[in-house]
Parts: sequence; structure tokens; C-alpha cells
Amino acid sequence: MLRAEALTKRYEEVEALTGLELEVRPGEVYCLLGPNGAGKSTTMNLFLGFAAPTAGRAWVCGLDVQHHLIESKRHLAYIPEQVHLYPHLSGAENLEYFAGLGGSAVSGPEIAALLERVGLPAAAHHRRSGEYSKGMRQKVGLAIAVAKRARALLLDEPTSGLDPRASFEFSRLVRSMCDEGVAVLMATHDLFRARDLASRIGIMSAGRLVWEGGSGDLAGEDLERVYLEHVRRAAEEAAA
Ligand SMILES: Nc1ncnc2c1ncn2[C@@H]1O[C@H](COP(=O)(O)OP(=O)(O)OP(=O)(O)O)[C@@H](O)[C@H]1O
Repeated sequence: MLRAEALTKRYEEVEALTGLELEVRPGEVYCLLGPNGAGKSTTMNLFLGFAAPTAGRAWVCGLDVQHHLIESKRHLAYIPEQVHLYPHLSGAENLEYFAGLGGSAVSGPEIAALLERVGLPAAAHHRRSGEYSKGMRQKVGLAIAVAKRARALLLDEPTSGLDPRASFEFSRLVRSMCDEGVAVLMATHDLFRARDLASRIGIMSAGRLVWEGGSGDLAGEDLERVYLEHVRRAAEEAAA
């Protein structure tokens, strides 16, 4: 569903991403971990076509993003760290507007059902979204992704700043989308959530994928220890 093939991005003197190889299959959650500046958001931006690769390719549903920009976007939903909604519109109105914009018109009962599915309290459906918490805005973001019937979901630090219950709820919703075959790529600093949610985890450092493993590879292992060790080792190799 999502594939990076020797994906490389250089911004003038900075190589933000070097030869990334990665694959996310339907129903999988792939969590990308790594320190600030490791290249996680760059990876997302290349899948989204927000930036063009310097070398290599990003594939979405078998489409080379660079050559099928509009078509590949139709299969993707993206939820940034801060979901931006029109603050003067309600959650229901934002959902109707953004779903329509993405080519998936939704109407009254469908809107209510979608917002209910993502756990937005009924009393909030018609309240101005400017009054929503971060978690509530994210729920509307997920409802937009569900309405769009996106086959792949890109999440950039989705749980940062959410309280533990909202973070748990968020995981539950992402998992329910995976159960329907959606492929999820999630950049995060939240090791706890990654461990809880991921089918595969990739650790990045200075633009490179320095470790990759499935949940089975971590059996009895401490993800924090694996993370710190590989990031330290990558930094030492880079300095040598
Ligand atoms: N538009 C840009 N122009 C120049 N350099 C950039 C640009 N975007 C990213 N970079 C650089 O590319 C590198 C990777 O950045 P990126 O945002 O992908 O990291 P990240 O892993 O998402 O970090 P964080 O955890 O802080 O969000 C950094 O050195 C960053 O400064």
C-alpha cells in the first residue's frame, strides 16, 4: 500500500533522508521513531507529494507519487499533529466540507454516524470546532479519513499532547481502521503507543533507517533500550 524505494531527499546542504526502504501493507501500522530531525516528517511529505525526492521513489497503492500526484492523494488521508478545522464551523460542518472536498460527499445521518464512530460526543457535533480540544479535532480528522475511504493513513505525531485516555481512544480508532484493511504510517515520539499499536517499528537517525522490526522481534525486549542503543550507535558511526 505504501512503499519507499531508495527514497532520498536533500535540502541544499542537509541530506534529510538517505536511501529509505520501507513497506506498509494493508492492515499494518508502521511506526517511525527517531530523534528530532531524523527524517520522519520528510518521509511523510514525500508520500504526500509535498516535496519531490532527490532520488528514489515513493509508491502509494502502486502509484509513483511523483508521476501520479493527484491520483495517489485520493488514496491517502493525512492527520498532522495539529488538525486544522474551520473554527467557526461545527465538527459536522467541517466533516461535510472536507469530505466533499475529497470527493466523498456525506449527508446528515452519515455525518452523525461517522462522528459517533470516532467517539465525538453527540453534544459537540454541532458546536463550533474553535471550542474543541486537540483530541476532539483529531477525531474529526479521523472521521474525514474514514469518509474518504482512504486506503492509507499518514499520522504525524498524532498522540503528542493527548491525555492517556484520548491517546488510548485514538489507538482504538486507528486499529479499527486497520481491521478494515487501511495501511497506517505513523511518525511518533510516543514509544508506549508505538509498542501498543505497531505491527512494525522503524527507528530512524540522521535520515537513515537504523533498525526495523516487527512486534514479535520485541518480545521481552524494552523498546526504549532498543531505541536508545540504535540511535546512540548511529550517532557514533556518523561521528567516526
Ligand atoms: N523544507 C526544509 N528545508 C530545509 N531543511 C529541511 C526542510 N525540512 C526538513 N529539513 C531538514 O531535514 C532534516 C529532517 O527533518 P524532519 O522534519 O524530517 O525530521 P523529523 O524526524 O520529522 O523531526 P521532528 O521529530 O523534530 O519532527 C532536518 O535536518 C531538517 O532541518
